[in-house]
Amino acid sequence: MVSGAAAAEQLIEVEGVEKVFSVRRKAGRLRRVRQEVRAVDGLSFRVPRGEMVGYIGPNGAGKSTTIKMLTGILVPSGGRLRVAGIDPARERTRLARRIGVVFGQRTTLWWDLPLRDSYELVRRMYRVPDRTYRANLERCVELLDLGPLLAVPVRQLSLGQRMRGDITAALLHDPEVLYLDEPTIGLDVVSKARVREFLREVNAERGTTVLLTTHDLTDIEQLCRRVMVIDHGHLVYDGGLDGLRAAGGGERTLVVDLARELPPIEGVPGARTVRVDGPRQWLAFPASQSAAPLVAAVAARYPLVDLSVREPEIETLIAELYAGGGPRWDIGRSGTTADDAL
Ligand SMILES: Nc1ncnc2c1ncn2[C@@H]1O[C@H](COP(=O)(O)OP(=O)(O)OP(=O)(O)O)[C@@H](O)[C@H]1O
Repeated sequence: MVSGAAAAEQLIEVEGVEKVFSVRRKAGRLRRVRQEVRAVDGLSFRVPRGEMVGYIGPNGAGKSTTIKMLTGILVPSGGRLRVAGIDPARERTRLARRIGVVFGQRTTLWWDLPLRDSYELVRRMYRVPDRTYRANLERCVELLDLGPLLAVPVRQLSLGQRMRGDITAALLHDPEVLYLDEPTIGLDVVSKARVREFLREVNAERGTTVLLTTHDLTDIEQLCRRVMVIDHGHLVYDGGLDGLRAAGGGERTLVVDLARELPPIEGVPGARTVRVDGPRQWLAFPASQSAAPLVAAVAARYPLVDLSVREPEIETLIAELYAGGGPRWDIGRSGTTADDAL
């Protein structure tokens, strides 16, 4: 991760971006009416060079539409977009040399060709200098254990192998920005771990800026210091995972081991006992509150042997958020930066 002065350079800039689709919907037996779908609605965020950001949201929230606008495939209906200083819709080809894209659900490789030949085509398409190509391919082959697969046609690869192949193809031309759309979808635990480890390495070694869309929150927890949550086309959260926990109003749990079995602990201000199992008891308290006074209150009146504090599950918070957890989630449409929230 790049820090200090370099971090100030904003590689992705999205300001008040909108995307409206015009669709024809059935209205009655024969009649069709035109309707507007606001897929992205006043979206604003910035991503500094070298950052790895999670971009999550429920189905239909506008994630893919955002990525398509950032690659230049779709033209925004309003607002301003810049990636590495380039307007994607105006200079799509020039931008293509600076970005890499991986879609978990489909491959960009040639189905009938061995991986090696696909890479050769990528090299020619992007006119990658020989030395860069060889160095990048070697590094990816080593880190992703692709050596034995280079001669295998893409159609014969497993999903995990194909994904490793796709990620390599996206990195051969040294992109500054990598968009990953569900890179671990359908992968087994070992393949997921390998892909995540690889992405961490790439981000650390090359300072590649990564925008990661996923439904697997473990990807986010293991890779991203910052997460942006989009719903109905605009950001409802932008910040660190810790901030998400606090903003979610979720509860933390104080788990205490007492010297012996006792009735549920009572009279601890701000906490309530939610479970008792033998000498162990669980007390829920607001995530925004410090655990220290609770511990002191329990220790003063009960024979305390051990304790731990559990953070709310990120899945629970996100589910709450997607279900329309209320206005406390809404940070407005300008978004905060990761540094504000961390
Ligand atoms: N080409 C299109 N024409 C009309 N409507 C579209 C088009 N593409 C997307 N939409 C609509 O825009 C909204 C946002 O879709 P988008 O694919 O960006 O969501 P998403 O967050 O990527 O969802 P998912 O997690 O399911 O992939 C949805 O209501 C979708 O139906």
